[in-house]
Amino acid sequence: MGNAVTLTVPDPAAMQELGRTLATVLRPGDLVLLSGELGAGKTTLTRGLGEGLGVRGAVTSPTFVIARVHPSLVGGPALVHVDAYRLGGGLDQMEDLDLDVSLPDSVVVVEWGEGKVEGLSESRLEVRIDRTLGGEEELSLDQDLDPDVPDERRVTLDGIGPRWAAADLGTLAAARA
Ligand SMILES: Nc1ncnc2c1ncn2[C@@H]1O[C@H](COP(=O)(O)OP(=O)(O)OP(=O)(O)O)[C@@H](O)[C@H]1O
Ligand SMILES: [Mg+2]
Repeated sequence: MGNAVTLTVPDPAAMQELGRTLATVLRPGDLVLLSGELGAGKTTLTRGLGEGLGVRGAVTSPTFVIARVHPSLVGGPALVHVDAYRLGGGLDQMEDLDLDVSLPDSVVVVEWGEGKVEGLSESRLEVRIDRTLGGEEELSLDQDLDPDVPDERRVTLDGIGPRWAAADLGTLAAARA
């Protein structure tokens, strides 16, 4: 804590762009935990991360698999994209996934991983995505019915542990502007 920064993300393109920017600070062995309700934009952000890291394959919602490995096309870390939504047990099951990749050599991004995968690493970047509703009544019918109608998100980045102690996430957020 003490390291958290919050930014406003107006639309899906900006969310993807934030992912590309975040990718510039990620290193092999990093763990990124994404939280936020269904349709918050976790996968959209991860898509940008994948682009920024220069990995193979489009990042999509891993509906039928718990984890997908995207190898690097540029000699960097692979992206391991995990959807822990149906992962009941947590860490043990994660190890049971028997991914054909070395986690310390990869960037591991986990959706719905809170309380499940923190033990994978002593440090983690927590990314919390919230829909910003001024009040229930401000949610238009369009937005309510169509998830693709852009509406603002608030994204909080919080680096936990020694890896992020000296990281300046504020600068990162500013670089985006
Ligand atoms: N400001 C915004 N940022 C991100 N996504 C937005 C924004 N406004 C609207 N959207 C829409 O919200 C949806 C986000 O879907 P996405 O799959 O990224 O969410 P998710 O958090 O991964 O959901 P799930 O929990 O189901 O995996 C997309 O349809 C996207 O177009
Ligand atoms: Mg998702």
